Amino acid sequence: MAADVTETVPEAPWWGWAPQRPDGGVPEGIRRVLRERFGAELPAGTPPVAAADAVLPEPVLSAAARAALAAAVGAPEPSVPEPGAPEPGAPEPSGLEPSGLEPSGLEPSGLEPSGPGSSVPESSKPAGASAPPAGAGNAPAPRGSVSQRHEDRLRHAAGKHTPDLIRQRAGRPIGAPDAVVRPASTAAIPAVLAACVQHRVAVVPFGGGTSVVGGVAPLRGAQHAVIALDLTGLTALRSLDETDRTATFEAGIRGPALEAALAARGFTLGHLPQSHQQATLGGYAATRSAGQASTGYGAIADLITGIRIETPSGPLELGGRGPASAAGPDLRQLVIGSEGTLGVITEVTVAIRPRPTQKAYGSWAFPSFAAGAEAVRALAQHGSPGDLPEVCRLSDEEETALTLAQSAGTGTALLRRWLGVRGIHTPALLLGVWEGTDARVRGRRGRAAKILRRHGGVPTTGIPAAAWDTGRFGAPRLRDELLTLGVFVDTLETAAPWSRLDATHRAIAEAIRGALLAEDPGAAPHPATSAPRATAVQGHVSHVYRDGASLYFTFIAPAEADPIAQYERVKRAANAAILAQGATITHHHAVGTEHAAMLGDEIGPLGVRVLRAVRAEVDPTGIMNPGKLLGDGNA
Ligand SMILES: Cc1cc2nc3c(=O)[nH]c(=O)nc-3n(C[C@H](O)[C@H](O)[C@H](O)COP(=O)(O)OP(=O)(O)OC[C@H]3O[C@@H](n4cnc5c(N)ncnc54)[C@H](O)[C@@H]3O)c2cc1C
Repeated sequence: MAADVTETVPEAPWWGWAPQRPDGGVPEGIRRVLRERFGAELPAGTPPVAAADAVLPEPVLSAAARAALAAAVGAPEPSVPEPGAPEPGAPEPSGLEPSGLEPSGLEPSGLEPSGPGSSVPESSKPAGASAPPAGAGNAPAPRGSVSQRHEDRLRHAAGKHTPDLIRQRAGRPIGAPDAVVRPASTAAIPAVLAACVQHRVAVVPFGGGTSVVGGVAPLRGAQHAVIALDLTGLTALRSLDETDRTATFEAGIRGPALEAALAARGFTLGHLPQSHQQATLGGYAATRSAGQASTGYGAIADLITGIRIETPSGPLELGGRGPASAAGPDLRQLVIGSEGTLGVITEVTVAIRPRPTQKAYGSWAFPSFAAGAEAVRALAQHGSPGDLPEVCRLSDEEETALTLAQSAGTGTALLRRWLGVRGIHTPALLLGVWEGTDARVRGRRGRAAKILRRHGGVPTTGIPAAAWDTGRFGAPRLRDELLTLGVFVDTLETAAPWSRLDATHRAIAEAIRGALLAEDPGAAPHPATSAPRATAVQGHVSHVYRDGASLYFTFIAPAEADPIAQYERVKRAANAAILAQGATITHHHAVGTEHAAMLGDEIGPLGVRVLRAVRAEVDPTGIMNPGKLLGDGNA
């Protein structure tokens, strides 16, 4: 059965994606593959430390700033216990020194903690390091609050990138916001920003916190303090117009609640990133996100018809006057992808479609990734409208091998034999999901099948695509469990034109593999795939365009003693390959701190200056999400 896109899930734990399962949660098929690859039983893992043992820097927020923020959100002041916070009447901090969040420790290139409270062992906790106050409890603070509770700050200390999780699980995040502010309504946001300008407090807009590029890192830049502005209380469906097929939501609504609100009226947005169960609409917009079905529905930039952003200089309300406009450049596109650096997105209007009631699945095997990519290109360029499936996913040889290896069933054995007879020994598998409201979806699949077969595709039934649809949101939880087992796993992504897609795919996979093996250069190749045994570097295409496609890589290896260094080694090598190939630094994960140093390579020095000039206009004092996108904090 297909995954239910309206299914709500528990809020992510501060150290991962989902609460741990008592059984460990790693299916036997995956354990077997890991054993085969890494040649040994997996070691017993390290579970996350208790929240109380996580060491955070002392919060720094003047009493005056706290009072102004409390007034802005209508909270009694102080709204929750505030361990270690400055006493009311304490002088305004005069510089950067008092905070535990020294910018030097928070640079993208050197993310190791450097401030007080950064070390793990209990014995080395600094005097006065914040700990949960007795009786404070773990329930999130209510809307309309300013919280300095230990667990609240811990929950807002990082996103969900593997290095974030490794640090969080060890109880040593790179920093923490000085307070978590939860507005009760969008109307409170201008006052929050005004208070932050007045008291020189940096603002990190915080949606689902699923950033994998450091987008919610609690950086202060040149401000005195930093708050996480938690927007997940702002969830209203403001309007739905069935004639125009648009809906306006507050920006903090998460994916499942948004789909449930639309489903109640017979519609869908169809924007389903793998992070859908935790991420918010505002986060999608701020990161220029793309969903798993973006080939059919379009990415979020294609789906947004109107957007409202509160900037420190005032509101901008963009779009919505007509289906298109020639009134100058489209400023919506400046806000989409602005990553919180221009202001807080408060409302988003999106194009909606009738909820699909019919699905058709199909899978085809190709002799190689390159052959499969050629077939998908033909479908995109020569097919009729609708031939391309909503979900179009082409796995490379390695990803296909690892997927098939997880199933020891007779079905898989038969499939291998069926493909072997047809000369396909290292298959690359293409999965397609066609969605719609009537039987035409099967006609679309039929037309696509003809094109794919003409390009060498061997049909392998709809079962693999249907199985993917069932488990499509499972991987983030699995990552938690693998980290606990001592397995390092992370992902990265890019996009390239068709003419360079295969070469880019090979160059990046080789770069990742080489970096992973740098500590183990003698590792023997895997007999089935010729990939080195001690790693798994798998890739796929999941977003298809007329002129090219995305490339997404997952890399897996036994965790080294210093997994952050392991990650940085791989990321450096992959980035160099991406730049050498002339591919984009990010297709949908965004820039954050992680890719900020590469932005100039992509848009040029003048492009960077243009973005800075825009930011200087809407945020002259530099409070909005310092260090992200442009990477320079406050220039
Ligand atoms: C397991 C996993 C799978 C993922 N899969 C995908 C995928 O398939 N496709 C994809 O595109 N991405 C994916 N991502 C990345 C991430 O989920 C997206 O970037 C998502 O859009 C972030 O939404 P969020 O609400 O969690 O934003 P957050 O992580 O809270 O914030 C992301 C950035 O946006 C800013 N921001 C958030 N809300 C606002 C707002 N209202 N106004 C202004 N700025 C704001 C933040 O300051 C930050 O810079 C994945 C992440 C994980 C961990």
